Amino acid sequence: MITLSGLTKRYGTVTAVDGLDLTITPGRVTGFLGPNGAGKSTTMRMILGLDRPTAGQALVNGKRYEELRHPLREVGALLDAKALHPGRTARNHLLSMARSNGIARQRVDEVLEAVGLTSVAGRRVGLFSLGMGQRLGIAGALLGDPDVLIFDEPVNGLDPDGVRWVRSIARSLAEEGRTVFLSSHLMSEMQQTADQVVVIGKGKLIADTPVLELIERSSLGTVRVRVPDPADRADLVGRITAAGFGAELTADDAMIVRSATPEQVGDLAHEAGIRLHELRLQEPSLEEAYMELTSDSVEYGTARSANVTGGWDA
Ligand SMILES: Nc1ncnc2c1ncn2[C@@H]1O[C@H](COP(=O)(O)OP(=O)(O)OP(=O)(O)O)[C@@H](O)[C@H]1O
Repeated sequence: MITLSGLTKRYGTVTAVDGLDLTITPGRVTGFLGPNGAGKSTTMRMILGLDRPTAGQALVNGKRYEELRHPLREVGALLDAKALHPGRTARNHLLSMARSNGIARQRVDEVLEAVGLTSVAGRRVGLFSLGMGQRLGIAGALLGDPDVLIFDEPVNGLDPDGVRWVRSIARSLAEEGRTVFLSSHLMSEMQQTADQVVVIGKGKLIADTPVLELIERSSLGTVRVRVPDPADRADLVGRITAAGFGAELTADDAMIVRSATPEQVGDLAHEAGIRLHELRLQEPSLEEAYMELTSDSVEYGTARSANVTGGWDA
């Protein structure tokens, strides 16, 4: 369990993390999302005792990181997979971590096996590919068999196989009852991996909600309607527009209706005796729901997002 209360970090005049109150619970994967510069890495660094909060606190299993007797046995982290001693072999890298935390040698071989690096354990990590480096970073996080795992951008730069591997390991760690907290910019990946998402913007909490709820709550859902008869189609568009909804024709014989429910569209069609071949609610993706949620919080946006959201303060 990770508990943040009033967690705040200021760098001079920049408030990187601004009064975060949050509990990250065991048994599920919690995704950590937010635009660039939102404060995700700073939050993770404070949980891991690498940055000192300006105010508030971050606790792992009820204790500050500095108070943990054997930190690696309570919390494992993957922060920067490239921050490795290039001249060391993978096995020696893990052995030195194990030694400093009173962890048995045999565990090193177990985690090498778990991440699929046994055959290259004697190779220098300076020669490792990005994917191998990420696997080694995850092996280091697993070394102390901790209850809490923190992965900052674990799939960054990985190929689809590597991404799938990280997903399956995150899911199985959560299924074992561990707390898994991971950040990623890959929304489609997050949608498949996380149960819960925490969204921050400009250091502040924007949402802490189950992934499915975030998607369902979004106002971006659309209704797809297929009308076989062209005259009926034009008629229905008129009726939908008159009722105050937005309708857009697609390349096939369908239309996409915004801000209406399938029931409302079905009733409008029924009143006019219009035959439908399809009437379906299309949920937005996590990415669309996320973009809607954070449109006011992006530090560096594009002109397009400025138009869509009606302006943001950069
Ligand atoms: N050591 C530092 N000194 C000064 N400012 C910092 C420092 N570390 C982070 N910041 C600032 O704090 C804010 C939050 O940065 P942080 O790296 O935590 O964001 P992030 O959400 O992890 O971003 P990204 O998604 O781009 O990795 C940014 O405005 C950043 O410039």
